Amino acid sequence: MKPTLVLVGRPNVGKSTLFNRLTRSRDALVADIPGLTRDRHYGHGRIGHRPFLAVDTGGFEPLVKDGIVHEMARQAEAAIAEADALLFIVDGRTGLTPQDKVIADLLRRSGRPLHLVVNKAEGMDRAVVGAEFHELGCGEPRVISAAHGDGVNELIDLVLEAFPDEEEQKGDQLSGPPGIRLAIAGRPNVGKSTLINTLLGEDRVIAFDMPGTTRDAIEIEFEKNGRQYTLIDTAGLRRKGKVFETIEKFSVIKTLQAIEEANVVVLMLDASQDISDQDAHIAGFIIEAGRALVIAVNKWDAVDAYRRERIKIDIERKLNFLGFARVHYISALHGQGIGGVLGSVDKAYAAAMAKLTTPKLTRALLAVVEKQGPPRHGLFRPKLRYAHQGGSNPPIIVIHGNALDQIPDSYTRYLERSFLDIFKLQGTPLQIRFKSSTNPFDKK
Ligand SMILES: Nc1nc2c(ncn2[C@@H]2O[C@H](COP(=O)(O)OP(=O)(O)OP(=O)(O)O)[C@@H](O)[C@H]2O)c(=O)[nH]1
Ligand SMILES: Nc1nc2c(ncn2[C@@H]2O[C@H](COP(=O)(O)OP(=O)(O)OP(=O)(O)O)[C@@H](O)[C@H]2O)c(=O)[nH]1
Repeated sequence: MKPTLVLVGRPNVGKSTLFNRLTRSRDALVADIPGLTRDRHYGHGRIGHRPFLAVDTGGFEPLVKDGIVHEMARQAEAAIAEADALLFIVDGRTGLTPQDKVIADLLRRSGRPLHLVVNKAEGMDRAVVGAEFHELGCGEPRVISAAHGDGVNELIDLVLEAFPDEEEQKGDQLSGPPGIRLAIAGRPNVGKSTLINTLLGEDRVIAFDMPGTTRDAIEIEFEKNGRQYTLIDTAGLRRKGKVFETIEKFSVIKTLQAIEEANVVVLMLDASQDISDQDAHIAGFIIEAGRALVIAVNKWDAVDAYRRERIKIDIERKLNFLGFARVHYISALHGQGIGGVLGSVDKAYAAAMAKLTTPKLTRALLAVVEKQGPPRHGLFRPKLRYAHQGGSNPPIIVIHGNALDQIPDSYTRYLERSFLDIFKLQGTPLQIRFKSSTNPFDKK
């Protein structure tokens, strides 16, 4: 599982600056997807080979007892409880403040792994800046400049040392239960629990693993139509007699983690409500994670023809970047449309895991370029020579050639669409990566 790093600190210490720096590499991958709105508080990061999730808790003022600031503090506390590691940010220029001490107490009591980060220290002596913060009792102060990047990679390397790296994690997944790993994501009250109970009803459950620690995701294996699935929980399911119920409130972090762990995500929307920012943000996480996707518009039984038309238009308008996913209109309550959703889950999984050979990919590439070549850039026209598969879930297509760094995003999107179309991959996004060979004539 990707570790979740939660940034905490009083206002203005540089949390957003650090968050932006940590998540920028991933932003580049998805920045140009039209219509995608980002949640500025949750993001993907990667340092070297080590991926993680980053959470910015916003200005944390634990002493305020009501109003919006209090609500933010409450959300920050939820994030703290779910963190794999806490980065407690303080301001090296302002120095130690009474509020830092209050926050330090709270963080120490959480029992989560804690790292003290002294920010804004560019051009300053690390030992001198860090010295006064020892008093907080949060371990060795790590001195950085979020704005300039000084010490940031070292800090994250150190924080991530405690977690297994990607290769070990892959090994873990292979030894896990067989079948499609499925997550059901959606904002509160869309009907996730109802769908889960409909899916898991009638004793189809093979195994229900209670987690060993609070950090482990709950996984439920079940079987339907002779196929095996593993449901990855997003909100703390508990079995009560024959039905499952959620024991926790909606948790963005749990949702993110479940999306990461899944092969295919079912995004649930509520037909009786307009598409909200929260829907769009969850959709954004799914895209960022590169997961295969099926959309289930729930409560179809409860809405009239006018609403039905309206929600279709709303999806088209606000979630148009999910155009690759099949949409099903269902009633989780009455068990209608569920078979169709699972059928699309199977297809999306097959598409996400498709094996594409180099000759087939290269033939497809050349045909696509023949139909429409990349635009000329200055003296150069990028030359696309051959393609091979660089990964799956999502399929990654690596294209080799010359001057490929000059290819505009619009052309990359054209290539993506064309490959999805040619190989009939429905339900998965696809990533294109370019590898330019160095020109042997350059050195002469
Ligand atoms: N000199 C210096 N300034 C920084 C650094 N990091 C952030 N800042 C500045 O500090 C101010 C606050 O930064 P933010 O990232 O917005 O701080 P924050 O903790 O997210 O603030 P809230 O959103 O209010 O909680 C901005 O003016 C930043 O430019 C740094 O490494 N060095
Ligand atoms: N009419 C109708 N109501 C539904 C349907 N599915 C769920 N509901 C109702 O919607 C409400 C919320 O359903 P839940 O399954 O608890 O929603 P949830 O997404 O799990 O919500 P959280 O537990 O808050 O995350 C309940 O009152 C359900 O009875 C449906 O298909 N049709």
